[in-house]
Amino acid sequence: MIHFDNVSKRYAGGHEALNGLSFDVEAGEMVFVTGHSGAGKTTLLKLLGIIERPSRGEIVLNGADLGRVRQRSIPQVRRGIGMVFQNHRLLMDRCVFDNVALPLGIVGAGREETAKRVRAALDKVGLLDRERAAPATLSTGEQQRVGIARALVGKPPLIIADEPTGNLDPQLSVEIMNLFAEFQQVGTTVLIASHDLHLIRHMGKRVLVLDHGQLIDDFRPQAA
Ligand SMILES: Nc1ncnc2c1ncn2[C@@H]1O[C@H](COP(=O)(O)OP(=O)(O)OP(=O)(O)O)[C@@H](O)[C@H]1O
Repeated sequence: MIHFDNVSKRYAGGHEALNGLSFDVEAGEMVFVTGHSGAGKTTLLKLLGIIERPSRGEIVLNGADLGRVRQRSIPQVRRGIGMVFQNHRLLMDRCVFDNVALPLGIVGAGREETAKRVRAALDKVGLLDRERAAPATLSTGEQQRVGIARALVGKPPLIIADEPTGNLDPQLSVEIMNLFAEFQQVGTTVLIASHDLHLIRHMGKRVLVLDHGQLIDDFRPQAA
């Protein structure tokens, strides 16, 4: 599903954020990416979403060589990826339903189909009864779950999440991670950047450890 071959990323200004990164992720795996602040976790996810381009090396996603994807084909690649960010970037002047429906509007889904899929996504994150609420009236955790519903509404084969539990209390963090694990159980590939080692250990999934842009470990802890 994901193939990184000797990938490096040097930002303008000369900083090498990733250095010679090679790894593979199989379809249906759930993998954590961890490491110190500035280790390159976000950069790795941005390369997958073609938000940034690699300086060297090859990235293949679902058979597509991301280095060769033309600018105009980027939206098509992104449709296959559900992206979750820590600052969930919800539209505050639109209700929960509209926020989750956003990606479907882009692909031109009909009204009935949209309503069905939005409600299914909200149901998964336990927010079906809040569809008409304004995001500002929701708690941080609920807003985070709206962001997750929006990422999965298009049923993408891959979900990438950058610190999805940052700013959440430990119990809510576990709930959010369990939600991602449920997506994996139905076949979705999940890649999560997190520095919460305690939570990562608890989940018992594969872990990639970055240190100054290099992959220094790739292991699977025993679930706690
Ligand atoms: N747009 C950019 N231009 C220049 N340097 C950047 C840019 N984005 C990130 N960097 C640098 O690249 C390095 C890796 O950053 P990245 O955000 O990938 O790390 P991270 O592991 O996600 O860190 P954190 O846990 O703090 O979010 C950092 O040193 C950062 O300062």
